[in-house]
Amino acid sequence: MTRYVIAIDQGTTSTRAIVFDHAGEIVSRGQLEHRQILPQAGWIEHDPEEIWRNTRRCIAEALAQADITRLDLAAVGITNQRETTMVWDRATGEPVANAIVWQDTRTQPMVDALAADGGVDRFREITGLPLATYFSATKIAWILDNVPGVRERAEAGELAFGTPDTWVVWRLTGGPDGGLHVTDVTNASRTMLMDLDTLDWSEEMLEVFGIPRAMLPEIRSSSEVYGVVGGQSLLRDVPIAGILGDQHAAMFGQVAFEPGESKGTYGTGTFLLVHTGETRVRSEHGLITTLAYRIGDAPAQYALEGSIAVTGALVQWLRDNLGSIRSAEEIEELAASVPDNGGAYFVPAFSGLFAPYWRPDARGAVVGLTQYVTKAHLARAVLEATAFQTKDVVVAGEADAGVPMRALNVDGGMTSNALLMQLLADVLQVDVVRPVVAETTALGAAYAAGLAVGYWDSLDDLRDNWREGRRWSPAMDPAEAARLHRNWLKAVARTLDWVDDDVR
Ligand SMILES: Nc1ncnc2c1ncn2[C@@H]1O[C@H](COP(=O)(O)OP(=O)(O)O)[C@@H](O)[C@H]1O
Ligand SMILES: O=P(O)(O)OC[C@H](O)CO
Repeated sequence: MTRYVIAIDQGTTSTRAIVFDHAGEIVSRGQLEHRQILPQAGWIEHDPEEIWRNTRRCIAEALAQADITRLDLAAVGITNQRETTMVWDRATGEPVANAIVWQDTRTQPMVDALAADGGVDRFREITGLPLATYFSATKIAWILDNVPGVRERAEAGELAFGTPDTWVVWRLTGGPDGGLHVTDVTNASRTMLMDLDTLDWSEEMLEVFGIPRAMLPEIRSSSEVYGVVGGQSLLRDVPIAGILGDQHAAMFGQVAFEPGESKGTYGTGTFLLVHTGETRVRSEHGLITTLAYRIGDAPAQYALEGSIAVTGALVQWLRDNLGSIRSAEEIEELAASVPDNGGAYFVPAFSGLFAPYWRPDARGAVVGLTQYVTKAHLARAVLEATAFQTKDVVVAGEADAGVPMRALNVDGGMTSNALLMQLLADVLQVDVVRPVVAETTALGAAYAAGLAVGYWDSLDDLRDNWREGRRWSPAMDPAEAARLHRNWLKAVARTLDWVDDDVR
């Protein structure tokens, strides 16, 4: 009797393997951080081999903790940091370069050159995305242009491209010995190479970026049996049956299956998604059109997304670069030691600003400093930055939808910070609701995999598993919330137009 489903969540800061039971509850987990490689300002890399090693160790840890084997598992689901770009040799399995991470801005000159000829929205109709360094296309092109000999090998079909889902699945299914080279529609929708209507690679986009089709994976649905784990893996013969980009997986785990349902995931960055059903809605206010999920042959479901690059990463920065706190958790106590931000606002435009601004020329700024401001005020400003950035995206989404948001379902590492959740409810002036299982990303991947093998019967089955854990209601006077947000917008304005020919 197979009693569980395992999900692998390959995230920006860490990799997790989590075993879930039929009620959607966590049975056991393994988790390991990997190195953030920062060769120069604006460059962020990961080592694909380290990620694969960590994946195997997390699987071993999760199985050992639960005292189970592969025979207890009905399926494995994969979810991942999106857009992060890896290219490897199909014959040897060796990466030709480190992974270029989604936050990396080295391809800005390429983006500028393309935008000069038609603007940043010139490919929105096909891909749903603005031209930005964020997506995979320019990262692949950079590797093809800058790593010696790689373009010829890619054209000859010797190299494979993948986001981390593709890399992990290829490795799990045998790597050089017949590994499956696949991705799902949600991950493919973040490459800037997929046509949102046909759900296939767009010839036009491949030509624009000069990318050989031979290196691309096959695009499949988010929930189907792709194959089984091979080789010597501890998961040998377990079907791989779900793949979703992490933000789409979080939406699936929050059981946001109906148009209008939404979620916000608070990790390294923050990503709000609202389900738009079978309709692909074009945002007029800076949101991205993306896939929500596709289950087998059923019609694809779409979503609008507000992507914020830096939220939890700013807490890490305070810890690692300034040393103001020793752990991410410590920020709560420090920020709670003062009643307000003391007039300071922190705009973490470390890699420009993503939604709804899409301003690569912005750089981070702390404004409103006086002699009165302490590190506690700054800690509070760091947390408030997450709330204000969310507000900006919510304002854009409300303008697109024409209706106000009623509540926000949240998940992710930052949601363990109760002060932040209260600030969020105050700034947004709506209830903020966290489910019992806050590991919604892994849960969503487990759900997609379990559905495909009949471990769960239907979406209704999954809905029944969702349980409210904690709710925060607005406690701040709406006029005060509006005043703080107005000041935030002034702070944002001061970060723009920073990068120019003198400042890179
Ligand atoms: N108590 C906390 N308060 C504020 N931020 C936190 C807290 N705990 C974790 N974080 C932040 O959350 C992020 C980790 O969340 P997680 O969901 O694991 O991220 P990811 O999936 O992006 O790797 C880190 O950036 C960390 O700084
Ligand atoms: O790994 P996370 O949770 O930071 O998510 C990263 C996003 O998928 C980037 O688009």
